[in-house]
Amino acid sequence: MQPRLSLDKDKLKFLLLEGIHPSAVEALKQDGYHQVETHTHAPIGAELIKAIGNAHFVGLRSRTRLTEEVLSQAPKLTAIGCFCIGTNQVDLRAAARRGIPVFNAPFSNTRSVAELVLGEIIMLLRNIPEKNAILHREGWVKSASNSYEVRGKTLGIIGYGHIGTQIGVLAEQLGMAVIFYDIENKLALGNARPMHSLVDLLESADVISLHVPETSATQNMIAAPQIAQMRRGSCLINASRGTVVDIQALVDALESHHLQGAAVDVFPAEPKGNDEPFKSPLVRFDNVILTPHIGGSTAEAQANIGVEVVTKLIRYSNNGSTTSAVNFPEVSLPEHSGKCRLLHIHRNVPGVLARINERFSQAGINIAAQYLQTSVDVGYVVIDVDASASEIALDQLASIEGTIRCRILY
Ligand SMILES: NC(=O)C1=CN([C@@H]2O[C@H](COP(=O)(O)OP(=O)(O)OC[C@H]3O[C@@H](n4cnc5c(N)ncnc54)[C@H](O)[C@@H]3O)[C@@H](O)[C@H]2O)C=CC1
Ligand SMILES: O=C(O)CCC(=O)C(=O)O
Repeated sequence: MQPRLSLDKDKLKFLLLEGIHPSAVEALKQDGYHQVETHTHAPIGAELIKAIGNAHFVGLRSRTRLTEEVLSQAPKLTAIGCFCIGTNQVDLRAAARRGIPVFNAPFSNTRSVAELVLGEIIMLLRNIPEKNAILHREGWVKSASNSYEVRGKTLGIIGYGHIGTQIGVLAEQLGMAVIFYDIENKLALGNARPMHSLVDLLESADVISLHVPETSATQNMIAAPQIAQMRRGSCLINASRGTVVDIQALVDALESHHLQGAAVDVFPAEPKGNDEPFKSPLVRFDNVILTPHIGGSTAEAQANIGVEVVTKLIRYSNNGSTTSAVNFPEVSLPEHSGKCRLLHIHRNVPGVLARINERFSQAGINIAAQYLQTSVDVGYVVIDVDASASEIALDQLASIEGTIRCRILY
């Protein structure tokens, strides 16, 4: 019999949701994983529970909510792949406590978002959305009013991470002055200038673009008081998360013409698939660019994300590596040819490693290699042993107090 490198691949089910790019399925098949179920939409409720109930790996984008309740009904779930940047749709801590690492694609769609925002800055400052809408209704208003060059204007970026910095660099190429606000101390690229407070940024920019993650601190971070601090006639762009902007406050500011326009790609409530209607009080404003959460939806980004995230899931499945997991101790492991690899995930309490080593020593199991990493809630130990000792070793591991789960790679 050939030595097996991983659990029987034919028994492992991958569930890929929300129209993940076919490059993901292709990469899985090339590695010998053929049990792949795909859906184009984001299932909810009973449909989600049914689909995830017998899945070993699940892939999703920004819409599917993996709450503690959903995770509790996914007993076989081994790892989660977010085929996007944001991971707010998954209860990361609940996943970690169940021994489930979560992976994402931290920068495969960064450039796509940055390019969209750059285009929107030009469109908004030229008042193109409104002009475009008038022509679609067979009107004709040839006028330079409310139409400005971007050169010399100030772009304010809130959240100066991967996307924010890319946009800053690109905007400077157009002659814009760039200022930014971030809760972390960040290296300013080009001539960008950090602002000491959000208020400083709000008061100083002609266009403000949001690039923060969804957290409790960013919930409604742009509401009526913040919009009031923005310059009259300025524009707001949100391609981060729908919860970051208070939509009613934005509506009020557009109605009062305090803002010249806005571009919104993300919404507090989004349709779960392309066959569901989109409802928002913003639809009646000609001066608002509305896009269906496609900041990262380019052919290039999606194809790259498909391969990137699946590669992380495959590596975890085949070899136990958790490099770049967002909720889990990170371990980058060498191959284990000639040995049998055991993965032990436990509650991060004192003494687990000592107990493992004691048990192995008493059972006469020789440890060929051992790796340990911990995070707040979870400890992750990887142990390579001779194949002949693997079943005994697995039994020993499984009975250790604090064990969340253990797995064997052949
Ligand atoms: N519309 C779309 O299709 C896409 C949306 N996104 C969203 O964009 C967000 C940002 O993406 P990246 O730039 O890659 O993330 P990142 O993690 O590289 O940057 C986020 C930045 O925001 C800062 N930040 C966090 N909380 C803050 C706060 N309260 N105030 C000010 N700054 C704060 C962080 O320190 C960090 O520098 C993602 O979390 C995701 O939600 C990402 C990709 C596509
Ligand atoms: O492409 C998607 O489905 C979501 C993109 C996004 O919001 C992200 O990458 O965080």
